[in-house]
Amino acid sequence: MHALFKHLRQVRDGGQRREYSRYLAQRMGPMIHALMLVGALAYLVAVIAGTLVRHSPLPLWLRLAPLPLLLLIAASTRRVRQPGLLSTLTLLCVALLEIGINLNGADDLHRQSVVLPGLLLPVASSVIWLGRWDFIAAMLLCALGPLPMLLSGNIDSALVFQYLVYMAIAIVLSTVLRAFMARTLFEQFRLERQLREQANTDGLTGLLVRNRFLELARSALAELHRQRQPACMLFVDADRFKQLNDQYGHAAGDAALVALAATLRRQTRAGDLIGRIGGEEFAMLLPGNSLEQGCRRAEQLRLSMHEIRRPDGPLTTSIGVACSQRCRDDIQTLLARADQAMRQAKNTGRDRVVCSPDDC
Ligand SMILES: Nc1nc2c(ncn2[C@@H]2O[C@H](COP(=O)(O)OP(=O)(O)OP(=O)(O)O)[C@@H](O)[C@H]2O)c(=O)[nH]1
Repeated sequence: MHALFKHLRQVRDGGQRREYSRYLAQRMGPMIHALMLVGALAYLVAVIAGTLVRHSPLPLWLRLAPLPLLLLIAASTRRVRQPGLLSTLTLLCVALLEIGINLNGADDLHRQSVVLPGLLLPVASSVIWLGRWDFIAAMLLCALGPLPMLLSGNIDSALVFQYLVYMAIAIVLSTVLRAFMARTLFEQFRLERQLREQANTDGLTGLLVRNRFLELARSALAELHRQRQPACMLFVDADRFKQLNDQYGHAAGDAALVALAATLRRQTRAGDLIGRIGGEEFAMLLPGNSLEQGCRRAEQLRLSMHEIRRPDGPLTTSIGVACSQRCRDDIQTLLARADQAMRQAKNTGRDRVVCSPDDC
């Protein structure tokens, strides 16, 4: 397969495909809107020019009939960014232009007028199709659309043959143009996604960075409050970390942080969020957990941290737990309460869990 078409195989996963479709709709929406307006205006000019140079058996109002619909569709695409709806409207626009080509070519006894507008459409619209199937449907519409006019009346078989050859060339050309456009956009989508992931993920541990964690936790907490569900925040801080760095070097400290993050990850359940809040500080949001459940999970977490071996002994952590059930705290307050509980754990000897009471 030619390199230009290879990207089509890379979007396999359904979630990524949907995300890519939404991205395409966002990016291409304004261009689709502009091209539709150009199409509608070009149609108006073609009808007026045709009226000036020859007599048509069809009344002008009938030949202009597709125009209001074309303008309506063009206007409605201005704000539409749902991929499915955008594709449907774009296909509808092409179908209307094909009807228009038939209405305006009906006066040409030799059906010559089909050649130019009929061949222009696939190439002009080649870059606006969001998906492969939209493109195939559009090309079929473009190829078959002018046939009723071509085949009605006196059929000039040489002209039909000529039309088919030119149309095949136009479709191949638009396939290459579309592949180039789709490949360029896919590369950009991939790069933007990669940059976003890098910006949201901590390079050492692979966990969410503070801002991203707080952003996701804030919306999760708001949703939990709406559903009257509890949530707990765990603030986890590695004990005597400076000592580890000072005695055994930063590499030993880094290794301990990576192991700590892996242990946190192993303890997560569906819906939990983990983030690296600071150097050796981590936070975990446990949706749906009461204070009692949150404290039990924090205790399990503290014990499983002992399995991580530092050069000077087991890794220990101080964990503060704060829950939002009665208090309905916002994310900053909940985190601050968990932090305060963690400080209390530090002050009372480290390697322990302190649960903040859920009273406001
Ligand atoms: N190796 C390594 N060390 C880090 C990283 N981020 C922060 N630190 C270190 O973590 C240490 C935190 O020290 P402190 O805040 O004094 O806390 P502590 O020594 O753990 O003492 P307590 O929290 O009171 O138990 C500092 O020495 C930081 O340099 C990192 O990414 N890698």
